[in-house]
Amino acid sequence: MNKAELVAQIKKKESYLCVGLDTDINKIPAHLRDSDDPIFEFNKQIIDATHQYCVAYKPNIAFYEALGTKGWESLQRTLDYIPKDIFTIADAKRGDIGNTSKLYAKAFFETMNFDSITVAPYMGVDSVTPFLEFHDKWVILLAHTSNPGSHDFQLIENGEEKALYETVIEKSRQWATAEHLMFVVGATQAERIGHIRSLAPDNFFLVPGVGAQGGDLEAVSKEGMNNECGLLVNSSRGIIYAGSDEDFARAAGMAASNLQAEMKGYLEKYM
Ligand SMILES: O=C(O)c1cc(=O)[nH]c(=O)n1[C@@H]1O[C@H](COP(=O)(O)O)[C@@H](O)[C@H]1O
Repeated sequence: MNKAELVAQIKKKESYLCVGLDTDINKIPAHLRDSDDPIFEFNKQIIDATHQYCVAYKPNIAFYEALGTKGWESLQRTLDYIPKDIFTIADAKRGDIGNTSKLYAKAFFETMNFDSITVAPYMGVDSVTPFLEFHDKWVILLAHTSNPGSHDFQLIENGEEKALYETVIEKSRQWATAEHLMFVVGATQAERIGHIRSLAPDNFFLVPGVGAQGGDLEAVSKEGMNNECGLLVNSSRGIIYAGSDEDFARAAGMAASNLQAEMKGYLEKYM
């Protein structure tokens, strides 16, 4: 999916919601555990209940690869089930020397056909560019993450008083246009998101950390939105575990619908 198509979906659905499919076998309702593929069964019902409210799905690969070959099969079935007009993110946080990154890119873009992948910038240009060589695919580069440890390295300043996350954004913007490059900016970093927007005016930001991690959706939307919206705001646990019994999918649908309604208001106010 290209940028114009993504923006069109955001406008059509009045939503910039990304539903995180962080499906934990130990957290899914008991009645699903005896089915052939409990992870897929759970995801299928979550997708059925939420697809009208979101523009992206982000399976976090850890939850699938932890289950071995069966987990990879559940992931592929999930990906195949996601409606084609919804943007897909492989949250894999990859990045390695060039020839290895090339095969990570092939795994997620060709073998699995995701639209995008999260990539760690630490190893530099040759670890990121192999992902950028795929037509109509996206790199979502970790810039300023949502977790407490984000302060350990990302805020370290170089000689020019630039924090590492600022250097990551400025440098990587020379490697690709905003048609292929997004940045991860944690919702818990709301006080810096306006500044980050000034560094990357036309790039989309993937913003995880609302819901379970306590990020403020209005602050993120107010400071981070550009005239194309420019945001995909992710919630995983807050949606998929909104309920825990046989009614789980309806509860997830309601949680997604509430976020979409809030987002509609912010699109009207801040875009
Ligand atoms: O790349 C990510 O998606 C990501 C980056 C980040 O800075 N913080 C962050 O929480 N994430 C992911 O976003 C999801 C957040 O999940 P919840 O806190 O349950 O909404 C998880 O899959 C995390 O791995």
